[in-house]
Amino acid sequence: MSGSEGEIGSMNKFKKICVFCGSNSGNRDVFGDAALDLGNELVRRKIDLVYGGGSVGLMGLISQTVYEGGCHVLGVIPEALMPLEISGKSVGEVITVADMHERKAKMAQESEAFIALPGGYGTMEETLEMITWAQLGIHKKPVTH
Ligand SMILES: C/C(=C\CNc1ncnc2c1ncn2[C@@H]1O[C@H](COP(=O)(O)O)[C@@H](O)[C@H]1O)CO
Repeated sequence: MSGSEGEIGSMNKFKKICVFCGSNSGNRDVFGDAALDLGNELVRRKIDLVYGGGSVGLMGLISQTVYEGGCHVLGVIPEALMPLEISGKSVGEVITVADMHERKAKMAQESEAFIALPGGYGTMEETLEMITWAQLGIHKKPVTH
């Protein structure tokens, strides 16, 4: 990936970070722990969260952590995915978009850097797209994990 520990270390310069992560919690506690740790770190540094808008899995964990810590949470979700990825109440501001492409474009536009947490194919796809957009010069924002 195009990120590094150095970029994480200088995370203070960012006000809004987009986090890509699983719509499931995975089968090991370490995945949930990573979402909680990053959520708490964003709160400690007063950094707002941009994410996929789901209330399930690691997406639900990190969004709740950041929201309850008092930072702004922006979720971006295609309307068709809402029944699948929102169960119960989601937190913060939720923007609905037409499709996956618009979702990624909006998440990219709204954030200053990208962090990938554990996840499945969706997380990999989103993260790789941000890396390839950086490679093509579409944005100049760091992508790390
Ligand atoms: C379906 C399309 C493109 C390719 N697929 C995806 N593109 C972007 N985001 C996706 C895709 N498939 C799933 N996602 C989302 O990733 C999040 C995490 O999913 P995971 O599999 O649990 O890691 C989740 O919000 C998915 O909606 C059409 O262009």
